[in-house]
Parts: sequence; C-alpha cells; structure tokens
Amino acid sequence: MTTDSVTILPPTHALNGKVSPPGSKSITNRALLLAGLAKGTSRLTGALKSDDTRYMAEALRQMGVTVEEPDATTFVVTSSGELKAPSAPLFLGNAGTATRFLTAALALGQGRYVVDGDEHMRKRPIKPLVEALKSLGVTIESPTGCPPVTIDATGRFEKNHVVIDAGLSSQYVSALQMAAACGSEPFTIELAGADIGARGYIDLTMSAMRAFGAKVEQPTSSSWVIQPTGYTATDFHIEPDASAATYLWGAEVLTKGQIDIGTPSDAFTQPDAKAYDVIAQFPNMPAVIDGSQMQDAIPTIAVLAAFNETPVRFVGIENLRVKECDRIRAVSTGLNNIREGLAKEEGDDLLVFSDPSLAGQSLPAEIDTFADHRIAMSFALAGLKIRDITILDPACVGKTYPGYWDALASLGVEFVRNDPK
Ligand SMILES: O=C(O)C1=C[C@@H](OP(=O)(O)O)[C@@H](O)[C@H](O)C1
Ligand SMILES: C=C(OP(=O)(O)O)C(=O)O
Repeated sequence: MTTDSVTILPPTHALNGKVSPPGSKSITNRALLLAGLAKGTSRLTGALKSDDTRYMAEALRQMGVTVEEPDATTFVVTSSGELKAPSAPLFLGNAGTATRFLTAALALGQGRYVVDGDEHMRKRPIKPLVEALKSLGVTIESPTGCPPVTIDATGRFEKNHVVIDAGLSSQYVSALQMAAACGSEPFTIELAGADIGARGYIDLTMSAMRAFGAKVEQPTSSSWVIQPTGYTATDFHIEPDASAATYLWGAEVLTKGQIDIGTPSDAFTQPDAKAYDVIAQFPNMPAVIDGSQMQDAIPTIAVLAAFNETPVRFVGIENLRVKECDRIRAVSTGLNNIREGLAKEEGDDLLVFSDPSLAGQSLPAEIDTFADHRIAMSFALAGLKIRDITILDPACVGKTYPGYWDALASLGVEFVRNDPK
C-alpha cells in the first residue's frame, strides 16, 4: 500500500475466515544470523520476508554470504562461516534485532564494520551492549550511545566472562549469547541491574542456537554458559509470528468472529503468545495487566482495552518507551485522539479508561503511527468498531507484516485509500 493514509470501514459482520500470520520476525532474524555464521548451506522455511528480515539478509550478503530466496517464505543461506568486513556501512533500518545481534557477532569478525540504521534506530539505545563488548577488549565506538556503531574486530574476545545490564533490551543478552558460540573458549554471560523484560526471547535464542549445533546452558536465573562450538549449517523451520497473531486474535474477539490462524495459541514458543489468554477474556480483561513478558502485544491489548467493560492499567511496560517509537506515548496519544480522556500515562504505566459505548460511533481521528508498525496494526482494530478512524503511513506495517492490510481485506474489511495530499 503506497497511500498516505487509510480509513477503515467498520465491518457490519463478524470477521470469519482463515488467515495465517507470516513467519516470526524474531526467529527469522536469529536463524539468518546463525546460518550466516555456519559453514555450509542452511535452508530456512516458513520465514518472514519483511523490512526487518530483508535488512538482515542484505547485511549478510554485503559480508559475503549467499542468501537466496527461492520462494516467498524460504531463505537458502550459504556461508563460509565468516562475515567478511563489508566495504560500506551496514544499514539496518529500524530492525532492533538485526542491529543488536550483528553488533555482537561482528565483534568476533575481522576488520572494520559499521552498524547503522534509520533515524528511529539512531535513537534506540545500544550503549550497554557496546560497553559490555568494550569490557571484552573489543575496539568499538557508538558516540551517541545509539547506532551508528563502529567495530574494529580482531576475531577474539580477551575475556571469557561478561556482565550486561539488559534492563533496556533483552536483545543485548541474545546478541552476546549468539556471538559467544563463535569464540575460542567457554563463555559466561551474567546479568546485572534490572531483570530482563521478555525472558521468553532469551529462550528463543537458546533454542535457535541449539538447532544450529550450539551448546548453551543457564546455570542460574541470571547467567548463561556458552561452549565454543561454532554453528553447524542446518535446515530450520520457522513458526508463525505470535505478535502478528495478536491482531488477528484481537479482530476475532472485537467482532465476535472466528479467525483460524492455523496455529493453536499454545503451540507458539514466542513470548507474545501469552497475550492470547488475556485477549480471550475480552470484554472482561483484568484491571491490571503486566506487560513485561509480552511487550510487543501491549499496543494490541491497549486498543482492545478501550472497548473492555472495565478500565485497564498496564504495568511493567517501561521499555515500550525505547521501541520503534515511545509506544506508551503513541498509544495514549492515539486513544485520546479518538476520544479525549480515554487514556492516561502515569509514570511508565498506561491507563486505558474503557468505554464499550465507543463501538458504533463515528469519531473521526487521524492516528499518527510514528512510523511504528505495531501502532498502525493495533489502531486498525479500533477502526473495526468505530467509524472514521484513519491510519497514517499504513505502509509502515512492512517492518514485520507486509500482508497485514490484505489479511484484513481477505476477512471482508473494507478501506478507503486516501491519496497523498
Ligand atoms: O529478541 C527479540 O527478537 C525481540 C525482543 C524484544 O525487544 P527488547 O529485548 O528490546 O525488549 C521485542 O520487543 C522485539 O520485537 C524482538
Ligand atoms: C520492538 C520491535 O522490534 P525490534 O526491537 O526488533 O526493532 C517490534 O517488532 O515490536
């Protein structure tokens, strides 16, 4: 969709049908990196093809890895096992996974690597990871504490133990874990500071690493030991994206429909699948929802909360402020734009003052998506119940779910595409 904005026409029927969410972004970007670090050919099926995974694939190509795309959901990765220093900076858009994962992996490369992103990524913190790598003797700089990051790698870490504060992003731990298997001795990662939100992403990392032949253990709740096995090329199937599934679960409960997404909620291994249990309680979702272990699902649930029978307070969501945009601010701005007083920020909590009578009203609102796919996709749900909701920059869904608007259309949702002014 290349239009500037899209106005959703609330369907007059329940949304029924079959829609499969695309492959998991988190797992695809882990698998692409691990395949790039493994000598030989790996076939990744069920993969996501979107902005975030294209940036990762393109970066690997720039470093001498062959990445073929025989069909819409497959990557075939052939690598020497080394990521050669590229002749130009690696541009990773706003892909947090690609940016953080590559930063650590390239610290074990040879030569100069520059990891950079777009203006949004250049505001997302990477300093704790850069400091951790510095403590391992790596020559690495990120003058702003955000990308760009310049790494002058010598192929080794000088120490076999690192302490990392992952309060801002669990991706720092995942990045160090995946890199560490390419080191020359057993390596220990120890957590400092606040606990990590979304520990489930660390589990995803460990299971992807094991699939590519690595040995990683978690001796305590805050430490991991990785053996220097390197990676073995393998064929790997990627499950559908649980965060993408949350919009379909949301559309189902809001319209009292039945959407078959092809995967039972308990078959996902990604943390956001936990959102199903909360969404299934709609319109009686709990008064307090802890978002720490399902962060990317919070915009979805927060928009649903506007139609809940009773208000909802979201807690444990402070690092939503450092995602693609400040999501606490973006969600409260969007909801208040629909109806003043619908949401409120209290410190880092988000309060949504539910109002089931919103459904069926015409409340013209232009939703600023702040270039954030999840803001666009979750506010589209409000448009299923309220007339005249317009989503600005609808193409931003391409970060993780390029087929989103087509998926809604396939369920019978109609849109007015507003031409660029
Ligand atoms: O490891 C991952 O795949 C991810 C971890 C989470 O980020 P943080 O660790 O920065 O919270 C999540 O929000 C992101 O979409 C994907
Ligand atoms: C936070 C997200 O992405 P990332 O950190 O991978 O850019 C997301 O997809 O919601």
